[in-house]
Amino acid sequence: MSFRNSSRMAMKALRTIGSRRLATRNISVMSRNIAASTTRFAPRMTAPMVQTRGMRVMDFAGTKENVWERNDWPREKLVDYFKNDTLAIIGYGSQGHGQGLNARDQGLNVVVGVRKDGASWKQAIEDGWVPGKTLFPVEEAISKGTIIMNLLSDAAQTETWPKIAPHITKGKTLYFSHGFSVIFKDQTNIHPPKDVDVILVAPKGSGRTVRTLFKEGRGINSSFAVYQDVTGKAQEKAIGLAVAVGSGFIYQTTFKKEVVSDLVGERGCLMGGINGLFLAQYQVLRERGHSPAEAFNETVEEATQSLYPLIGKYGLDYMFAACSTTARRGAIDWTSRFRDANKQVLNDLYDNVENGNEAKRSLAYNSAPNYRELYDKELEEIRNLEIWRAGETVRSLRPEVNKH
Ligand SMILES: NC(=O)C1=CN([C@@H]2O[C@H](COP(=O)(O)OP(=O)(O)OC[C@H]3O[C@@H](n4cnc5c(N)ncnc54)[C@H](OP(=O)(O)O)[C@@H]3O)[C@@H](O)[C@H]2O)C=CC1
Ligand SMILES: CC(=O)[C@](C)(O)C(=O)O
Ligand SMILES: [Mg+2]
Ligand SMILES: [Mg+2]
Repeated sequence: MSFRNSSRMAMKALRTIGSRRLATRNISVMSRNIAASTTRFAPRMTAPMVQTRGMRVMDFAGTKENVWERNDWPREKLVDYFKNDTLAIIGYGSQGHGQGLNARDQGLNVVVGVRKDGASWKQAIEDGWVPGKTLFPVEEAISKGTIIMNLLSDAAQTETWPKIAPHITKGKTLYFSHGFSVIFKDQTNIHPPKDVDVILVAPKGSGRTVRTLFKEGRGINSSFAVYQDVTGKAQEKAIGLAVAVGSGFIYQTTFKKEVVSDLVGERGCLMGGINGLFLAQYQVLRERGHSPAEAFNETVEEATQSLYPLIGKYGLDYMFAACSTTARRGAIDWTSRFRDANKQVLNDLYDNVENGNEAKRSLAYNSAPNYRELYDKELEEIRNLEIWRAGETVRSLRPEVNKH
């Protein structure tokens, strides 16, 4: 039985059951069935079209794409492939820590480069990097590395490039986790030297998750891209590095496509868009007389704690199947209104990303000497909004928190 069929059958089963309790019980049976059928039929559902060494051509809903997987890079192969390399992680923030620790745990030679005695320097020491051995000021780390992994914030990459560039000498590899610096070079002034491989591995998630998923034996999905290949090995190196930093499956992109999709995604569904939708719904409920507890539960808590995890696990149709017939009818009916309204905003957003406006704004804001204070102030305003203050109370009432 395919997943779709089992899901449809489960929905049908649910429809015939009147009581909420029975329905709930049935959902857990459904979840087990789906899990079982997914496992049992996994090879057919995810059948590779072509199997070449280390690469699979997968059918993504009718479009064929190449993918690479961690399974093809057992640890011995990884260590052997990079045995003559030293990975120099430059910057030890969200991505620097996640990627650096994962590569170190897999047995690769890794050094970290950050400015001495800053917040990152201290954090690196706490994480076991040793000054003078595996932890150095930026330029020294670059001189020790063969693969220079620029994980400074995008604004800091622009600011530090004039000092960094002379150390990126022939034979080294320049690695980014974003297409930003290179694609918006008219603004960043980052012109990679012509005699080095330039590659990108972009984990599609926060650096914190890059680390936690790896520790759980799972993996973040990442994209990779090659901007400049002088050795003929740039692609293979990028894929190996993607595995080294903790990726599970890896898909191919270009620097341009990565940066555009990433900036759209984070401003849209992943962060900005969802923040806007949460706020809009919360405000309407409050303006129309609903209490904060009700407005927050119906907007954020139920989404993050109950419904969205179901989408993550088995897809949207599974989440719909787990909800009432009333909810399903309305949700399907209202989808097109939301889609159409949001498509206009998203097209506007895409234009502003593509024409460099968003990069310009981000560089100007994040290069200001007081950008951390400005950001803290904005975040404080968000934190103080009624919706998030109400959320704090709601979270404090979760039984696992409220143990007295
Ligand atoms: N955050 C994420 O999860 C993701 C990020 N990326 C990309 O990864 C890259 C790294 O981003 P992220 O991990 O968020 O970076 P962070 O903002 O978390 O880290 C910034 C690092 O840069 C250092 N830094 C900042 N300013 C300077 C400066 N002027 N001189 C020297 N060092 C400086 C900081 O050191 P100090 O403590 O000394 O200030 C810190 O180590 C970016 O290209 C980003 O777009 C890609 C996917 C997801
Ligand atoms: C986490 C991630 O991939 C983002 C949202 O694009 C980012 O932090 O830049
Ligand atoms: Mg991003
Ligand atoms: Mg991203």
